[in-house]
Amino acid sequence: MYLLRCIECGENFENELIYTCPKCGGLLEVVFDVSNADFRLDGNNVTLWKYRSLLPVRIEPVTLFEGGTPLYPVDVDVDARVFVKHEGLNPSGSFKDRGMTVGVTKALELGMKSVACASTGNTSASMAMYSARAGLRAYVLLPSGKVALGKLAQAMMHGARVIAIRGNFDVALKLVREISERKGLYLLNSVNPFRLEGQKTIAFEIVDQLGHAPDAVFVPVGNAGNISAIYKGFLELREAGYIDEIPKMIGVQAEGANPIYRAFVEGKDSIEPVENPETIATAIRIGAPVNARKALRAVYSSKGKVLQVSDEEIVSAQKMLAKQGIGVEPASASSLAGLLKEDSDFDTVVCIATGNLLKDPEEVMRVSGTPVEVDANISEIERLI
Ligand SMILES: N[C@@H](CCOP(=O)(O)O)C(=O)O
Repeated sequence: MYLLRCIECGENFENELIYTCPKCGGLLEVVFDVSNADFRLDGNNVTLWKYRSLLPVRIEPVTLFEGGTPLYPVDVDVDARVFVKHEGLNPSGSFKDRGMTVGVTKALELGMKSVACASTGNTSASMAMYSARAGLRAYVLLPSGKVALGKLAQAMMHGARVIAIRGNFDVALKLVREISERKGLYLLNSVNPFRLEGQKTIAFEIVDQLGHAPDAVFVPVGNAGNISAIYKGFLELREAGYIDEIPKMIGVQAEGANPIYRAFVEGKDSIEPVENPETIATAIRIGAPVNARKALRAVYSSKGKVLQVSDEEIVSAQKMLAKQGIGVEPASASSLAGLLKEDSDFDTVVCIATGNLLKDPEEVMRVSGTPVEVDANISEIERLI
């Protein structure tokens, strides 16, 4: 019911072990016959595997009950109904779990014994968790000293072999692609078309929960797989007759890691990498996003845009969400930070929050300060209340 197609030359493939086109090197994507969709977007039982008829697996899935994340209404200073889709409430605390439930299941289906990824943190945490569940060996390459503590702790505890390289994420991704090829490891970064299929369910859930498509979806953009996947989800919903209009896809990058923003401003369809990306939002600290061309297509075709936000704007949006009970890591807050900068006339907007506050406790302590310490007696405490 599905095949792989090169996004550059359009060639079709049935070999599920490849993730780039043997002819032109382009990335592949899964193409479905959407007439097989057999779910109802009625707001009931919203979980990722509700949409199995449009997910490319043939065996029982490796699941930790991912998806079904809350869509919170939030009160911010814009003339629109604003919702936050809190992907930080997935099992490992980020949207990557949607991809890993599908990607790790596919690894088993293909008879693979080991999986691998490069990571700024969340991908490795999620892959470690799902591969532990599946009984697969997991190898992680990450930039030494640059990964938030919560994420590193998860990858270690779930038993991945974690290799910290002296280099940034972009270098780690290049290396892991090569080593996976050499050693027959199943690569689970967002170059893997099956993993991205899991992530498209964010679009399905938004429509399921809202009862209609929003006017715009704001998405933090690092390696750029998520914005491309969500856009594909909306395309499939339109093709299957569930929605009429595709929301505008609005990508948000950090100022210090903004190659896609720069390409957008210049009207280009590919990027010039940023050599030394830097931002407080470690999850999107990426200079050469591997899905950049796909992301730009999603933005242009949906008449959306790409914005950039400063670290100060990210922290301010993170605090704004925290005050409404929504705890997110810095990269996640970039979507709201982007919306707050945007002069738009949308009715309904969804901001994607990609990861949980607990992922990066060090950043949280830096921006929120430390507790007041006093002697253990009532009068001291009374003075403070
Ligand atoms: N922010 C990511 C970077 C890797 O992106 P991927 O989507 O290609 O796995 C991470 O969490 O590691």
